[in-house]
Amino acid sequence: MLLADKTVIITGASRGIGRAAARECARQGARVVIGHSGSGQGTEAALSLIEEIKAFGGQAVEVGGDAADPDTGDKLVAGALKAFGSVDVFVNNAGICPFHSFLDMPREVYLKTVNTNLNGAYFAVQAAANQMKNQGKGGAIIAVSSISALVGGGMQTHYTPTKAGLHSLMQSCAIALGPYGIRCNSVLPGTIATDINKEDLADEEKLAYMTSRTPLGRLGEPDDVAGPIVFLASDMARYVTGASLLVDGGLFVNLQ
Ligand SMILES: NC(=O)C1=CN([C@@H]2O[C@H](COP(=O)(O)OP(=O)(O)OC[C@H]3O[C@@H](n4cnc5c(N)ncnc54)[C@H](O)[C@@H]3O)[C@@H](O)[C@H]2O)C=CC1
Ligand SMILES: C[C@H](O)[C@@H]1OC(=O)[C@H](O)[C@@H]1O
Repeated sequence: MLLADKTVIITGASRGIGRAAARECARQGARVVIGHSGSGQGTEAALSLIEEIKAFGGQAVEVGGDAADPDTGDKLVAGALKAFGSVDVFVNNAGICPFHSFLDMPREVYLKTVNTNLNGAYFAVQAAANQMKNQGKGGAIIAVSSISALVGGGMQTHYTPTKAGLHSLMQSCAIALGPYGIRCNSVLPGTIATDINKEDLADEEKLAYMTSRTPLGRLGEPDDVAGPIVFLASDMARYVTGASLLVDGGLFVNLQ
């Protein structure tokens, strides 16, 4: 098992990519802290995931908290320490992408997106890193960034800078935290069918277009991203830091 004896915190783990990653980390032997929004729906989904994980003999607990709140990272670390006594891996996954045009972007949509996807993440990464430093045995931090860190989207002008920001945060943190043996990497998913783009991809033309642009011939599923996250979290990636791994079925390189 790739993550035996490791405690992994994953934000936004109640559904989508985060849920698949949490399940796979638990299958690989990790003790998992399921971060979720703290809403009724988030709590319910997190509890059902704990049941799923327990059913195959894994260990998991849940901690609710708004990803945009700079204190949520401390809450997640405290939850991990209370339940499992350590933090070895932190996966920053929670995010939103309310599609909207640029010229009339409401300030509150822009600010909510940046606070949820990037500002809260900064302080959560900082909280996890301080705990790993105090433990003195290194660790791994993974940001779920996006192909959108590298390319634009006309309806994503508020979103793509947050993904570029996370990608850049991991690069800088790789330098800042390397001396403590803490590795920092990002995964860059392409288009993965989840709730975040359900409405956008309900447009059949858009769905067909995105599928046709993907050399592997299909959109991604949350489980497609879970494996790369486990790899970066594991000691198999012990000399990998400051890297970013595209998980996009070849979408990025498909110019023509
Ligand atoms: N689905 C896709 O095509 C892609 C997704 N991503 C990124 O993957 C990450 C996960 O998204 P998906 O699983 O696709 O979507 P999703 O909508 O299924 O999951 C998002 C998760 O973030 C949580 N979340 C949202 N706002 C929150 C808040 N304020 N506080 C706490 N939790 C909050 C949600 O509860 C949910 O668990 C996001 O960061 C997204 O930007 C990146 C590239 C492509
Ligand atoms: C939500 C989008 O469908 C998805 O999110 C990303 O980060 C990719 O750019 C996709 O467009």
